[in-house]
Amino acid sequence: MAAKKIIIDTDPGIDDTMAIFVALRSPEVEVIGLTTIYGNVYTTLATRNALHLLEVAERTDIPVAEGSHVTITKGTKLRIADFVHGADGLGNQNFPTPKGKPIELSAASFLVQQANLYRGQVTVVALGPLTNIALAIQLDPEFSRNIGQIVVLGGAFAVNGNVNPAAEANIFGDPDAADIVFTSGADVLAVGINVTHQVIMTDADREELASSKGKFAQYLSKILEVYFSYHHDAYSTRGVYLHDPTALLAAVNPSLITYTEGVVRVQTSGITRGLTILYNKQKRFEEVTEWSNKPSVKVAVTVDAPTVVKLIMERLMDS
Ligand SMILES: O=c1[nH]cnc2c1ncn2[C@@H]1O[C@H](CO)[C@@H](O)[C@H]1O
Repeated sequence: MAAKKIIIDTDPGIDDTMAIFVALRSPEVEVIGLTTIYGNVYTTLATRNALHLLEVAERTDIPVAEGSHVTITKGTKLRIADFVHGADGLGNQNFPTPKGKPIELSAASFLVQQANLYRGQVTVVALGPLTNIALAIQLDPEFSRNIGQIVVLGGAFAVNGNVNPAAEANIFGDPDAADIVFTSGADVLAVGINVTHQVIMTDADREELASSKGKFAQYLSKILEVYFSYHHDAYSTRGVYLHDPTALLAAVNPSLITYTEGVVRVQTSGITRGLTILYNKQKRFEEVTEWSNKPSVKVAVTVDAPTVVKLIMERLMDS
């Protein structure tokens, strides 16, 4: 079977780095581009890091399209999670400036172009706030039909968020964009932290990475220091959550997760800004609600965590 074409929309980011490297070692998929967004770092740095990571991987044939610097409502007060990933987004390692440049097209235009070129065949794996995807939907009314699937790492379905008790970081980053994507009619699969918090890399796993000869394993075992110490402080755990690579593997191999279907709306204001609420369709409400007559999406419910961790480890060490 031909490899599935994927575009990774990313804000690298330590777990983004893992996801990108795992994708490059997954024969089931062909990475046809990276698009960048703010989140873990500002967009300019996300672009620089994306170019740098492709140079590390010796895959500078893959285009990088720079994404939005502001939210879908033109908001410039962004929440940047440098306290999770380090000031450079990559564990404060002082990496050299990449030689490469992003392509001329914006992320949204690139997404529209590729969805058009390969109708129904492109999967977008969205690892940051959903601004670029919402912009693509606004740019081209056909985008939600042309795109194959949008796998969203985001949301906290019936669990606490990681920004505050209501909101998960990627949805909180641009709740208006997230609501546009969830109600767009595209084939959307949301992998929330209710699922990714089950997928943990332990200290022992990290030591295994460090002792492996794999290029990606070596690179990661260094940058993971900051990510581990953040988790230790914030969650009092000795492991880290593998958010981004889990979402990536859900796109690579859907049988690693189970999901339910329903309508997802996003709270865009107030103290619960960024909250994702799934209507599971078990009750027919008397009144018309904000969930009525909206298209359904898929929301991941369970994950085969041991297999996901095993695949991530194998693919990072085999490099
Ligand atoms: O505590 C946190 N605050 C903000 N962002 C976080 C935190 N933990 C992880 N991430 C980042 O946000 C996504 C998952 O929500 C992941 O991409 C992760 O890198």
